[in-house]
This record gives sequence, structure tokens and C-alpha cells, in this order.
Amino acid sequence: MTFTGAPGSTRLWVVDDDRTVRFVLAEALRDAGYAVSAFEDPRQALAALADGELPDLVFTDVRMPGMDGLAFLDALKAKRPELPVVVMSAYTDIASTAGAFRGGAHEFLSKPFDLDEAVALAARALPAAESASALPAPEMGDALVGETPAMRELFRAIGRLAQAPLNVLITGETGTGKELVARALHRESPRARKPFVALNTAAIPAELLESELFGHEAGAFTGAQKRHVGRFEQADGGTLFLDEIGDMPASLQTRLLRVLAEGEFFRVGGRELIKVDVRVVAATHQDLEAKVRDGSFRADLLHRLDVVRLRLPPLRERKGDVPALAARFLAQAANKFGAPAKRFHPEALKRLERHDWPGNVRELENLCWRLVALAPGETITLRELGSALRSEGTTSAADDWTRGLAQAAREALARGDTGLHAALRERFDQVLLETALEHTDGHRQLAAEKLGLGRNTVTRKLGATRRRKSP
Ligand SMILES: Nc1ncnc2c1ncn2[C@@H]1O[C@H](COP(=O)(O)OP(=O)(O)OP(=O)(O)O)[C@@H](O)[C@H]1O
Repeated sequence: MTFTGAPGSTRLWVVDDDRTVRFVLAEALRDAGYAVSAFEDPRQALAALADGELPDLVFTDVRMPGMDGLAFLDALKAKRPELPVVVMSAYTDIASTAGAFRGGAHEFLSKPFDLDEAVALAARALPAAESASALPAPEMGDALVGETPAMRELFRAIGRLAQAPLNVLITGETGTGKELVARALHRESPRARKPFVALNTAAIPAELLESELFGHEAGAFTGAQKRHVGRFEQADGGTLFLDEIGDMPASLQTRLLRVLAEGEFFRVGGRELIKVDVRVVAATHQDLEAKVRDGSFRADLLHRLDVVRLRLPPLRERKGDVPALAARFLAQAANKFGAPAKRFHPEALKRLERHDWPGNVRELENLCWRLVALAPGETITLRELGSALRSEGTTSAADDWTRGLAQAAREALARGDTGLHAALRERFDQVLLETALEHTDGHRQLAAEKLGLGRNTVTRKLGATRRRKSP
């Protein structure tokens, strides 16, 4: 069962023993701005009610192994007679169950149902003042948007996998939503009430990573004044999300492998054996098989993390999701700025669908936020979009090369290379010179002027790179 959502927003419960229905329906309702809790067993829902949690609307299945939907409805109505309930049932069962529910249930939903229909039903069944459109701050931060077959397939996989205590490896280009998927796996799992702890392996200096993961005792190393509880311990009972796992230094890969195999470890400088129960969800945008082949990633660690693999398609392979994602981000941004909601002109929407999205969903999200801040009117025109996309293009190319440089440096450092500065600088010079020469059709003097260098410097640098290239 899961709990998300801001207190005070409209809270919906979904009770169904079918994981897929539970997940897909809960996501659609979250998407519409509701706070949703999902229960696989009606008795869990009744326990939450006894704990003082109050839903505004309940969706329930009829045939469930622990307690049947009719008995559940009776128990609900005994406590909350005014509570609206939507009963979901296989089409063939509707006639037989309808009589039994008469006087109790508000609405029926025959399975299989259309998600839009379910969301519309929720809006109808809720008291008018609480319908989704009237929500002041929709709880939509964590819900995954996606209607394309690829995303629906992914949602079904999340529903199936969430219950299994297996390690999962999420692959996908940067910005495709890997962290959001990891959060959904946690939220839908029996661990949902325990912590979700995220660690970006690439963002932490290698020498600190070990103590970040496993903690340290006071005095374990210079600067360690106090005991520090590591992410593994923080995530006990819950989920540890290891982002950019491909960047983990070799020595730590070995340690992580051991901890995953044994489920226990010592803090850095510690003597006490710490035992934890953690589900690890790892993510990467890199080709880990290639890293295994070139020796920079351990094959046995890959096997342990990669029990199940979820691939997140890049946005260019699911452009059908662009309009819904854009609408979500525009609404979120408007909400945050307290500004009126904006929408794209149909021509601008078409342009969005033509774009290739190298930065994936994150690029679309950033673009929408910028447009909400900058575009004057309520409708974003093709021209406004065009100039925002152009400036996005320059920043992302500029970001890309520095990111690529950082990555090259990281890999070289992890390999133990020395003399990095000279090697990378030479590569930098070479790329710059070749590009300038290409621009000036091979005219050295002109290329030197464009770059702000003397002609001799250009000749010398070219000579150096050519010499190095020839065997
Ligand atoms: N399907 C989706 N629905 C709604 N929002 C999404 C979706 N996918 C991604 N986002 C949003 O896009 C942004 C990037 O997503 P996220 O951080 O999960 O990507 P990532 O693949 O983990 O990126 P990186 O590899 O760079 O860490 C986040 O703000 C996230 O909320």
C-alpha cells in the first residue's frame, strides 16, 4: 500500500488485489491531481480508517481474496455513511453485484475500464467543492505521465515488480525519468512506509563515497568528528536508489558487491557488524555491458544489480506523451509562480512534437518553466517557443561538452591515469582548431584570427597534434 500526497488535498483510496489495476488507476488519479493511497487488501484500508485516516472517495474491487468487496463496503458505510464509493467489477459481474450494492455504492465501473472514464467518474462522485479542478495545489509531483504504449508497458512492469523484493536496474538516457520510476517502485511496494533514500554516485567525490554509503565511526579518518550513519542504514527496510551506478569507482564496486551478497557490513572504522534489509534500485545512462567489456565495471556486480531491467525510452521515441507532459509542467510552473495557467498554441504544440529532445523529459520541463516565466500571454505562440528552443539548443550544447569533459576526466581518474590536464587540453585544442579550420575552409591565418590566436601558435598546435596522431 502507498501513501503520497499533501495533507489537505482530496484523498482517494484504491482497493484492489490486482497490482496492475491498482498501480495504473492510482497513477491516473494522481495525474489528475488527487492524493492517492492504494491498498491490496480491504482490511488494510479498514485499519487505516481505524487509525484516523479519512478518504474523500474510495474505488474498490469486488472479488478479493482477504475480504470481499461487499463486506468491505458494509464496514465502510458503518463508519462513514456519507463516503462515496466507486465499485469496480468485471463487466459480467456488474448485474449480480449491483443489487447487493444498491443503497451503498455511488457508481459502478466495469472492468476493463478506460482511465479517462475512471478519472471523470471520480470528479463526478466527489462532492462538488472537492472536485479535482477546484484543488488549489494538485499533488502531482511524483506521478508519472505517459499514455504511449511504451509507457503503459512500463507502468504495468512497475506494478508487477513493486511487490517482488528484487533488485532492479533502470536504464535510460539522462532526463528520461529514472529517478521517478525508482520512486514509483518504492511507493507501490510493501516498503512504502519505510524510507526511500537516493544517492547519486557521480555527484560525490570517490573518497567520500564509501562513508556516504556505509557510514563511518567518529575518528575513522581526518575530518570524521562524529559518527555518520550511511545511506544503507538510512534506507533500512526501504529502498536505496543508486543513480549513475556506472560511475562507481572500482574499489567500491567490490565492497558494494559484498554487502549486497551478505546484507551486512561495517561502518568505515567500525567494529560493529551492521545488518540491513534494503532493496537496491540502481540506474544508469551508460552501457554497462560495454563497461564490463573494457574492465571498468564488475560483471558480477552487474548481475547482482540487474536482476530485472527496466528500460526508459527516450522522449523522441514516445512523442505522443509530449502534449500531456507539457500540460503538466505548465500547470506545475503556473502553480508555483501563482500565475494563471498557460497553454501552447496548436502550432507550437506541433513544433514541440517535431523537436528531438536530446535532454528528454527534463529538457521539456525546463522549457515549460522558462516559458511560464517569460511568455507574456496565456497562449504560448510558435514564435515564443521557437526562440526558447533556440536558446535551449545553445545551452544544452554548451552544457554537453562540459559534461562530456567531466565524464572523460572522471573515467581517466578512475582508471588511475595521470597527466590528465595535458592530455585533455591537447584534445581541447585539437577539437577547437579542427572546427575553426573547417569553418574557414582550411585557411590557417583566418582560423587563428577567429580563435584569437597567433598563426604560429596554430601551426605549432597543429604540428603537435599531427605528430601525436602519426604512429
Ligand atoms: N513520465 C514522467 N512524468 C512526469 N514527469 C517526468 C516524467 N519523466 C521525467 N519527469 C520529470 O523530468 C525530470 C527528470 O526526471 P528524472 O530526474 O527522474 O530523470 P533521470 O532519468 O533520473 O535523469 P538523470 O539520468 O539525469 O539523473 C524530473 O523533474 C521528473 O519529475
